[in-house]
Amino acid sequence: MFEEFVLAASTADLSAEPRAREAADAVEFRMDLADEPLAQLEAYDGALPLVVTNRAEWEGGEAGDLGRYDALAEAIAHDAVVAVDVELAALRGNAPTGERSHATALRSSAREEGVEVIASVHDFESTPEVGTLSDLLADAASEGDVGKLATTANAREDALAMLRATNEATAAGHRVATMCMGEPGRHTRAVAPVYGSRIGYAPVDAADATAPGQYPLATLRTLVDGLREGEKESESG
Ligand SMILES: O=C1C[C@@](O)(C(=O)O)C[C@@H](O)[C@@H]1O
Repeated sequence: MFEEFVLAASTADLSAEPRAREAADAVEFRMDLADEPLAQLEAYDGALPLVVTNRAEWEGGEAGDLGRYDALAEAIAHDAVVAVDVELAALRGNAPTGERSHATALRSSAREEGVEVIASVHDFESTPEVGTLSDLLADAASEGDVGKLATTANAREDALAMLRATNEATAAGHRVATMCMGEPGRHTRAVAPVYGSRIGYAPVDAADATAPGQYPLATLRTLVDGLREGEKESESG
């Protein structure tokens, strides 16, 4: 799935999927923000494949307890689900509540189901220096099929650090997805794919952003495709 850039439309409401079809390659279903997420999955008959996320409270989401793993285990059995997001801290046993055995068991089940694992890291305060970003990306990419890193940019330099780390990780052969949250890093959402980022996120409905600084879905599609078109032209000529 992530050989090429994937634009994921984030939503807590799967009935919004038809509105995402034109611009998105996939839907990120934010189970932690959803009403009756398993019933929604049961009823889903949309065209776009699903990435399921059940973000823990300790990582900025709303899923409060270990039951989130049971819900994810049920979710990945659905045919439409092609990838599951699991926090790197959980896979590494660094989560405040432990969780390592739950997270690694979920990863094994995902692999048995042919569902890819996105190992994710979020920093809602700041962006560490580039060496730390590179280490986080290498760790995340080694724990998942894709290593995802979203940090908060407080200055343009933070965005540069993220782009540099993305470039280095990609050159080192890691499959990564990167973006900065917050206004000073907003453009990384459009530019990081040029440096190898495999996933972008944008809300189906602009009013329901799932992170600070997200572009509207159609805007991100246009920006990413526009930049990458230029890339292909320069490669061929
Ligand atoms: O991890 C991510 C990335 C994200 O935080 C963003 O910055 O776009 C949005 C989340 O929905 C998703 O799970």
